[in-house]
Amino acid sequence: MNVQNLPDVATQNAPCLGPLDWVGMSDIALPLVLDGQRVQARVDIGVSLDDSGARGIHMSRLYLALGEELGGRPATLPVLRQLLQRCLDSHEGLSQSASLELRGELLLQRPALVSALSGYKAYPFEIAARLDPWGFHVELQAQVGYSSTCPCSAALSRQATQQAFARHFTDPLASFEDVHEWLGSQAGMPATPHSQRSQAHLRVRVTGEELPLVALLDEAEAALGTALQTAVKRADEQAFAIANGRNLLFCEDAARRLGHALQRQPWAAAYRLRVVHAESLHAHDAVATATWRWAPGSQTHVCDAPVKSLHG
Ligand SMILES: Nc1nc2c(ncn2[C@@H]2O[C@H](COP(=O)(O)OP(=O)(O)OP(=O)(O)O)[C@@H](O)[C@H]2O)c(=O)[nH]1
Repeated sequence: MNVQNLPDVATQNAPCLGPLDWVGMSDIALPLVLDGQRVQARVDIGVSLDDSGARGIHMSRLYLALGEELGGRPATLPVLRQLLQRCLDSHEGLSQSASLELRGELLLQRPALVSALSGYKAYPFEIAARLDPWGFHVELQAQVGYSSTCPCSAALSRQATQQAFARHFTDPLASFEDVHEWLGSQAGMPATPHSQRSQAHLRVRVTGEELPLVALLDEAEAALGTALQTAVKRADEQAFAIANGRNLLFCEDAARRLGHALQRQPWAAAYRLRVVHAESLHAHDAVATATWRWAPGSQTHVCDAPVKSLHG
């Protein structure tokens, strides 16, 4: 049958009028390339339906644009912008804004702390991009897992060691060998500080050409100092214990470290972060959140607009 003979409901008048904020497709499977790696992503893509009387958008145009512009290709900011521009061009007169969300997991090979081993870690990420009359906006989200050792518990544990030492060594002239041996025994560490597997949830509005997902993950792990490990031998485990001892972290410390690290990045225009320490002392979590240049209630993400003038 000739395509001209097919009824096209989308071009008909809507039986019930009104503009719609977003119309599109959700959970489209799409391979793409991020930081040189192939990633299986899921995508939501859509446009606003600003023409109150139009029955529907043209979903096939968005679907085809997505595959042709982004499928199997490096996801850079210019590519995302071009894709969204194509969505708007194909909905001229109907839509003023186009947006997409990409979700997936990036697998990164991470070396052990000491040994020559390595393994893979999965980092969940989300990319949100939007093109509207106010500009082009891109937001990157990622999660980083790390270990947090409680500084309060560490101080109390050190005090317990001092008290045990004072009880054990009543002779002020105790020998180096005796003290050394005692420190290496279980009695020499009567208390251990509690630590917990923790999560940093990072949302960053990004500028520039590239999507700095690996840079974001690397900066966050470096700032925290106690990223979750992959392959671990005893030498690596001891190095991890030392790293935890050197990086005692309340949730407040973790949030501030991450904030300071992100503010130094040329690609970070604004951020919102949340750290969650799944306490082993309590049955509840310790949580800290922080924002920087993040307009309250804003859902969009500044990319090429002047950040300072919009967000102060
Ligand atoms: N707008 C809209 N389309 C839907 C929906 N659910 C499924 N579709 C289908 O999406 C398909 C593609 O729509 P269009 O892009 O308008 O397809 P088309 O008319 O062949 O393409 P164009 O000629 O480019 O407009 C149609 O077969 C619709 O039935 C929906 O809820 N809304």
